[in-house]
Amino acid sequence: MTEAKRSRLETPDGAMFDGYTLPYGVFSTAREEPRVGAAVGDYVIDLAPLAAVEGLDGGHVFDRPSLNPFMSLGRPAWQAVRDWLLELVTAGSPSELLEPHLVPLSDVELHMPFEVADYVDFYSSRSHAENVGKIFRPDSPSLPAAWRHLPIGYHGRSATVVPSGSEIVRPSGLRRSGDGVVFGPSNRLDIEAEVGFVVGTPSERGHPVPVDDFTEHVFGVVLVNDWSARDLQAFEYVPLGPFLGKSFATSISPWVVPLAALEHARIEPPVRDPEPAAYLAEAEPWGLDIRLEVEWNGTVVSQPPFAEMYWTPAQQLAHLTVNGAAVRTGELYASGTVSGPEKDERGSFLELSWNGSEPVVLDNGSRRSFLEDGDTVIIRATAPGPGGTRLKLGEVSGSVRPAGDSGR
Ligand SMILES: O=C(O)/C=C/C(=O)CC(=O)CC(=O)O
Ligand SMILES: [Ca+2]
Ligand SMILES: [Mg+2]
Repeated sequence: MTEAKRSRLETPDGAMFDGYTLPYGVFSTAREEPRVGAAVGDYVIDLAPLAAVEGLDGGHVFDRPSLNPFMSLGRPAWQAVRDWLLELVTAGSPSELLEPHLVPLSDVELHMPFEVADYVDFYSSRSHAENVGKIFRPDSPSLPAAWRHLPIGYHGRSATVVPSGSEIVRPSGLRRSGDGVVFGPSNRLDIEAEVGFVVGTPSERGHPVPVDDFTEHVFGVVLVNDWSARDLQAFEYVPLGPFLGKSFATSISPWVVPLAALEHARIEPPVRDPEPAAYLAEAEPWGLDIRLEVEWNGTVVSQPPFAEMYWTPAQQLAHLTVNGAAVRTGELYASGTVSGPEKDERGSFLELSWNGSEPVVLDNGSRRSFLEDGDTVIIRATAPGPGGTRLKLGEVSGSVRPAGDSGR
């Protein structure tokens, strides 16, 4: 990989994106319908008209309200478009070409970037699994028996994956209260800071995706907040797993960072013991040095390290399909809550407040264990880029509305 040339566009420190990440999203303006764009600096590149002017092969896929048609074209097409864009935004290109197609980010509305075909959530942070094990199952071993043999996960709900900025209505349901069971608004509403992987190229039923074919299938990465109602979850989920306690909302960042932009973030994952089964053995492992940050009402409360994840996204995809299950364009699979071994690296408030026994103190002096109505959470992330730079991977935010408030 050649070092990125210096971006010709202004990408000041405060800018949303540099000229290398080049994430894709779906945007609209007051005058025009939702369509695909790429972000650079504080601008969106309106790809459909630019591709038309340039006579780019397959450019019609950008004139759509979803990334799915582009993502279904496969890796050679993703790479060709990325190379074309990198060339356009770096020094040496005639600016007359690009400039008519730059729309200020402040003038656009961002939408769901892709249609979510299926949603899977893994559980691949050892610190997270051990913490929640200690909190919820103090009398059992902190790691489940299968945990070090395979990436444990569950199938979630694609219909309620929502874009950043969507308000989160506090869910209601049944939970334990004293010796009884009551129906009402959750009073243990929580977040989970995760990284999501978006499938572009589908697979066929009966044909597992080999662990080293990860880059043929996965298009890119989003940041995920897997909102969780801990009281509803704790009551309902034995033995089949999360159901209503998590299916009410999962927020994702609006910009999908292409996997190719994360090349410089690759690292060895932690040592695995026992050695993984053959179908999970990667030739060149996909550990990623992504650093997350969780902000609660303006206070940064945690910096979860993705580098600590025990199972990689390549292993997760191989595992998800090893029984012959198929993936479709638009499948989203999330890493699982990212928590590191340190207290200020925990990716959920359940862990940060140790189930309410050690409240978190925010900068304004307020104390929190779980989310209160009106609270806002923003998850951001960065990753190593070319030449010692750090790439911003965007953010996912959400605010909590009272139970029963539809916001309409
Ligand atoms: O260990 C448990 O009982 C529960 C775990 C979770 O709620 C976490 C989950 O959704 C998977 C993850 O994000 O790691
Ligand atoms: Ca989760
Ligand atoms: Mg969820």
